Amino acid sequence: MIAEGRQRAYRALIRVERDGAYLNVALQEALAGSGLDERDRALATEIAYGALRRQMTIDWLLSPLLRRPMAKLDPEVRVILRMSAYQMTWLSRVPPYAVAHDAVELAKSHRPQAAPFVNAVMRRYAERAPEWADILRRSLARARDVERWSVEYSVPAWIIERLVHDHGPDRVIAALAAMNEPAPMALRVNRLRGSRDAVAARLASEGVAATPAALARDGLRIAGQVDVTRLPSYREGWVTLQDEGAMLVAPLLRAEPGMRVADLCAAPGGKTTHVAELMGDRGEIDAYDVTMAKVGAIRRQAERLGLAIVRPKLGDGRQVKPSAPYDAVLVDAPCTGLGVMRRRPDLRYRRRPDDVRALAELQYELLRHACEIVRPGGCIVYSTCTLLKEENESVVQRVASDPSTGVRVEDVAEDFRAWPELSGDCRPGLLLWPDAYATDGFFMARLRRA
Ligand SMILES: C[S@@+](CC[C@H](N)C(=O)[O-])C[C@H]1O[C@@H](n2cnc3c(N)ncnc32)[C@H](O)[C@@H]1O
Repeated sequence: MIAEGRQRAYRALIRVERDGAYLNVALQEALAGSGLDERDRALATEIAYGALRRQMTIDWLLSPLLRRPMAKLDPEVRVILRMSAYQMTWLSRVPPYAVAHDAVELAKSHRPQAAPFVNAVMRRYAERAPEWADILRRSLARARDVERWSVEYSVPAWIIERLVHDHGPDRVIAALAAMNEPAPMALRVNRLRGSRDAVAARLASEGVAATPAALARDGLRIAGQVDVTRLPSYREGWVTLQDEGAMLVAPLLRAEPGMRVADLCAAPGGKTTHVAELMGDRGEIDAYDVTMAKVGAIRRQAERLGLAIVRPKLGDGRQVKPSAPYDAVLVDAPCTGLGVMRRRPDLRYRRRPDDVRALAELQYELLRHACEIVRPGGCIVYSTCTLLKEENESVVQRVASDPSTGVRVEDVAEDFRAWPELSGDCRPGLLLWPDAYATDGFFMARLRRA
């Protein structure tokens, strides 16, 4: 019998490989109603995320054992080989014979004619698995740096080239290494329900150990992987699942009770609801997004958290025409997502170089429009979860250097003064590196209208 965790990981990965599904959605579907215990859920999650994070490295290690290029194999066979190679190389607690056995059984179920081939490849791979790092080092000794890093960190070369151009190799390599590790879980406390200590105590009574987060005032860290959505404290709106880096964005807006606020890119509502909590649920927040389904997601989050001031709206953030100017506007812009590779390991393979310019243009238009709908003296926060200057500093500078926008960039170093390592990196906004505090990578800047 195939271990249940591996079956579910296969189901998610084949949806990504064959149908272009997003991993987070595919895995959620594969695990839904499965009745798996926490251990099997954790195994399925680790295999599915790990195999995608290391995909380019795995393909490179497997290639000498194949007579045809990986791309020419059936998708079912590709997925089985990759997930099995991942376990043999990176999950040392799983015995290789158990992995090989399940690989063959999976092949028998999904591509029976390929079972002998899968068996032969995985048995040969098992011999190489413990030495993968040496094999890689020896074989790539003469390769260009970018080519070597691309195989080692499993990131397309064009992305590494762009990042190294912007930030230099040392900074980027540290970030790439961190983003190939599993992402820690963090929860945001809904202060309207209770203090951080009170919420941690409630979580403890539900069997979940939570400790205060390093950076975010409202954050809690959780050890291991927990299906939080099953907890009463989640269902009753005491906590929200959110990366700790993302929790730093809403406080930058300095929204106060009674203010009129707009969030121009709001779905699924993580930051909108945080702003509403910080405003004590007093005032109004217009929360825009571009598809009806996504607007529904904002509504569900606000309802779960018991927030009355959030008004989810369908609309293009570049064209919003409010009846009166806003006191504050948040632009949490769509981006290449290169700072969240840990949580979205499939993104790096989907992105194309042209995406960067197209997104930078959209980001510019959104931020420019935000300047038009904020009142004089009002503030705008611009944030992304990418590490590329073209989508971050350049967008902010392009808007701020145009006198017709009437905005200037504010120094946010003061907002981060408790963490000297961060406040040195705050011009014209904070770039939060994923390796610094084990958060996702984020950029955030504040502008103010004269
Ligand atoms: C980074 S996500 C926002 C995440 C959200 N702020 C949160 O914290 O949960 C960017 C969002 O922008 C939306 N979007 C893309 N183009 C848009 C546009 N022209 N106007 C408004 N929203 C847009 C996407 O649908 C996506 O939901």
